[in-house]
Amino acid sequence: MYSEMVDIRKNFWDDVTVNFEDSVEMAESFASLKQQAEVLSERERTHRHAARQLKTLRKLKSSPYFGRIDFMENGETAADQVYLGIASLRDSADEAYLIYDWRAPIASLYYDYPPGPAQLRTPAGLIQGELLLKRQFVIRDGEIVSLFDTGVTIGDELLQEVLGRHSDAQMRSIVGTIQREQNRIIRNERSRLLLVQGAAGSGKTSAALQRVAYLLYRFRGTLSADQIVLFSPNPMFNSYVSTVLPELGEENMQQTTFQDYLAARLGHSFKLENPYAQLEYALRAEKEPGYESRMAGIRYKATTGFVRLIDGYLGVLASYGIIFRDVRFRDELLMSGEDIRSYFYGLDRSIAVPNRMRLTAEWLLGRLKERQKSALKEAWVDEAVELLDKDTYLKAYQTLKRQNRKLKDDSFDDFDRERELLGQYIVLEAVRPIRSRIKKLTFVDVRSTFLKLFLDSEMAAAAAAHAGIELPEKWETICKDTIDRLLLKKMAYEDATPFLYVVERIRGFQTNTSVRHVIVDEAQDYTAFQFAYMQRLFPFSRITALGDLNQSIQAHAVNNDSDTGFAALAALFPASESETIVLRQSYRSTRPIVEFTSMLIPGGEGIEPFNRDGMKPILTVAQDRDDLHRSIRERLLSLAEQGNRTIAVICKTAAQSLMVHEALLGVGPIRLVESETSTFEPGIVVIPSYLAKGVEFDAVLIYDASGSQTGYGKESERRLFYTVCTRAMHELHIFALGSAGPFLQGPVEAYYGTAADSADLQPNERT
Ligand SMILES: Nc1ncnc2c1ncn2[C@@H]1O[C@H](COP(=O)(O)OP(=O)(O)OP(=O)(O)O)[C@@H](O)[C@H]1O
Repeated sequence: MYSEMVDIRKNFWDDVTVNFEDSVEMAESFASLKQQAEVLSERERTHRHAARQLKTLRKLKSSPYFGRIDFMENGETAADQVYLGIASLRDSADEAYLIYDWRAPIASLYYDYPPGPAQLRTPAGLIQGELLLKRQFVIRDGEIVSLFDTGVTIGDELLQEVLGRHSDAQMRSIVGTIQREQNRIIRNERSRLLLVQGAAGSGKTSAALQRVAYLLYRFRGTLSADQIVLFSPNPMFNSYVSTVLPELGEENMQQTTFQDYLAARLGHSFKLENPYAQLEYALRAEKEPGYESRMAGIRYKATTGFVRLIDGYLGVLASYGIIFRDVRFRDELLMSGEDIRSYFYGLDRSIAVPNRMRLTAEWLLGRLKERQKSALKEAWVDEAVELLDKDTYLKAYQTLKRQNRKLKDDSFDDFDRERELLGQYIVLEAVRPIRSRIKKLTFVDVRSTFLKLFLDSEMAAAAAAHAGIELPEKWETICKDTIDRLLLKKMAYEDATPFLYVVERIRGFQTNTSVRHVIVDEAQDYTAFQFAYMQRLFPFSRITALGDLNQSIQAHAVNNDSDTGFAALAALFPASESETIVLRQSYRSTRPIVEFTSMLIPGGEGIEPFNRDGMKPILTVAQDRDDLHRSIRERLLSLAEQGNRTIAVICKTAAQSLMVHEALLGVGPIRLVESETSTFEPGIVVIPSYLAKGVEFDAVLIYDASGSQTGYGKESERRLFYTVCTRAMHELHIFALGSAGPFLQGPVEAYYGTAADSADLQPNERT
C-alpha cells in the first residue's frame, strides 16, 4: 500500500493530461488533476489507517490484554470468558473475538461491577447474569508480570502499583484501572452538558481523555478527531496530555487555549492581555493605584449579572444606540454615520440585528455602485489614466478582459474606448477596498458601541432596566477603569470575551458547525461570559466541562464563587439535557499528602484519599533567603538522587520563578517554565503556581509558604496554595521564609512534619 502511494506520488503527472489551450481543454485538465488527487488522498487515508492499525497490533503483541471477566448470563450453563485490551482482536480462522476493545459494550461489566450479580444494557435489551471472575493482568513484552483477582474495589493492587510509580513526564492512559464513577463520565452519551466536579487528582483529565477515545470508537464513521476540541489551560498542558490518545491508537483531537481562540478572533486591532498577565496583576499589583477598581471590574465582569447586563444592552441596541462610522469615497463623504444609523433603525425591528446589518451593507453597496458610475466622468479619473505606467496598463487590460467578456481583443485600438475602459479600471480599483470594508461591516463602530455602555450612564441604566437588574455598587469605578484602557486600545482579559460577544451579536456569529464535542478542562477558571460565548460558537456541540471549585485561582474567582462560570454553564442548558458527576476519590497523591491538602480547604473532609502510603509533607522554615536557597538546593539533589523523575519548585508568580531559577542554576539543568512554554519534559523545573495546574510531579517543593506578600497569606490565596500542594504525587516539601503562613497553622499542623523530623521519615520504596 505504501509503495502504491509512493508510486502515485512519483508518477502523478504522467497520468494527468494537462492542456490549457482553450476552456474545454482546461476543464478536462482540471477534472483529470482532481481525479488523480482524489485517488492519491484515498490511498494516503488507507495507508494512515493501516499504519495506525499496525501500531496497535504491535502494542497488543507486547501487552495483549489487561483484564478478564467471566460472565454467566441468566439461563445459560457456561460462562463467557471475555478478555479486554486496548483494541479488539479476532481469530483469523473463525472471526471470534479473542480480545475485546475496552470500549466495547461488554467491557462496561468490567468497570461497573464487582464479582456477583451484574447487568448489561444492549440495543437488544437488558442482559442479566453473574460476574464469576474479575481478573487484572500486567503484561509486558508478551509476559505476564502479575495478575490479581479483584474483589469489591476494582484494581486496588494494580492501582497501588500504577500510582506508586515515578512519572514518565507525559500523562498515561488509565484504561486498565478506570473506576466506576470515571466510567460514567467516559461513556456518557445522553447529556448535552456533562459537568464534572472532582477533587484535585480525582482523574478528571484522565476521564476526559479516555472519553474522547471512547467517543471516537463508539461513533467511528461519523465522528472524527477534528470534530472534537479540547480547551486546555496552557500550551504546556497540551504537551502533557498529548500522548494519551495515540497510546490508545487514536488521533489527537484539536487542542487549543481559550486565549488563542480570543486572539484569533480579535485580530490585530487590540493588544490582548493574557490570563496569566491578569493573574500576575491580581497577585502582585496590590499597591498600584487603581488596583481595587480593576479587581472589582474583573470580578463583576465574570458574573452572570454582567452577561445579563450585556444581553440587556444588546436588547436596547436593537432599538437605538449602535454607533456607525461615515463611509467615505476618496476624500468625500459617501454616507454619513448618521444617515447609516437612520437607515438601519428605519428597517423593520422584527428583523434580527445581524440581518439588518446585512441589509444595510447591501444598501450601502448599491449607493457605492451609483457613485462608481458617476465617478467615470470625473477629472481625477482622466488624470489617473494619463499617469498609468506600462505595467499597470497591462494589468488593467487583463483585469478588464477577465471582468468584461464583451471586451474584444482590439477594443484598446480605439482611443475613446480605451480611455473609457481604463477609466472603469481606475474607478474599480478606487472602489474595491471600500466595497470590501462594507462587506465586512466595518461601518459599525463596534468599539465605540461597546464603550458607550461604560461612558453613557443613561445607556447603562437602560440596559439594566431592559435586563431587569440593578447596576453593581461599584459601577462608576468599573466604568472609569474600563474606559481608560479601551481608549488606549488595550484589551484587558476580562473585557475580551464580552467585547467579542457584543461584536458577534451585532455583526452575526461566525459559528463553527462541524465541532460535535467541546471538552473544557479546568472549567472552574472560565467566566459566565466565556461559557455563554462558547455555547454560541459551537452551536451543534455537546460540552464536557471538568473542574474543581477548590482550585479556582483566576483573578475573578477570588472570594467569589456562586455566581461565576461553573454555575452559569449549568444554567445555559435545560436540566433535562445536563448531568453532573462528582468525583471525591483522589488518586494522584499519597494518603498523607491528601490528608494534609484536605485540611487546607473548607469541605476538604469530603475528599477520599486512595490508600497509598508515603511520608507526611515536610515544612522547612528558613531564616533568610540564602538559607532558603541552600535548603532547596540540598533537597533537590537528594530528591533527584532518590530517583524522582519530575520535580517542581513551584513559585507564586512568574517574577519569583525567574529569580529562583537564577538562584538555583548551580544545581544542574533546571528548566524555567513560562506561559509560552509548550513542552512538558522530565527533570527539575521552576514553575509559577498558575502554570502548574492540571499537571503533576513526583516531588513538589513549595518555594515560600510564609504569610508575606511573596508567600500565601491572604484568604484569597488559599485555593492557590491548595492547588500547588496538590500537584505532588509522592513527596511534598514546603519551604517558608521567616515563618510558616496562616494556612499552615492550627489543626493542620498534625498533618505535616518539620525538617527536623524528616531524617526519621524515609520515603517509601517505589517501583
Ligand atoms: N482510574 C485510574 N487509574 C490509574 N490512575 C488514575 C486513575 N484515575 C486517576 N489516575 C491518576 O491520577 C492522577 C491524577 O489524574 P488527573 O490529572 O486526571 O486528575 P484531575 O482530576 O484532572 O486533577 P487536577 O484537578 O488536580 O488537575 C494521574 O496521574 C492519573 O493517571
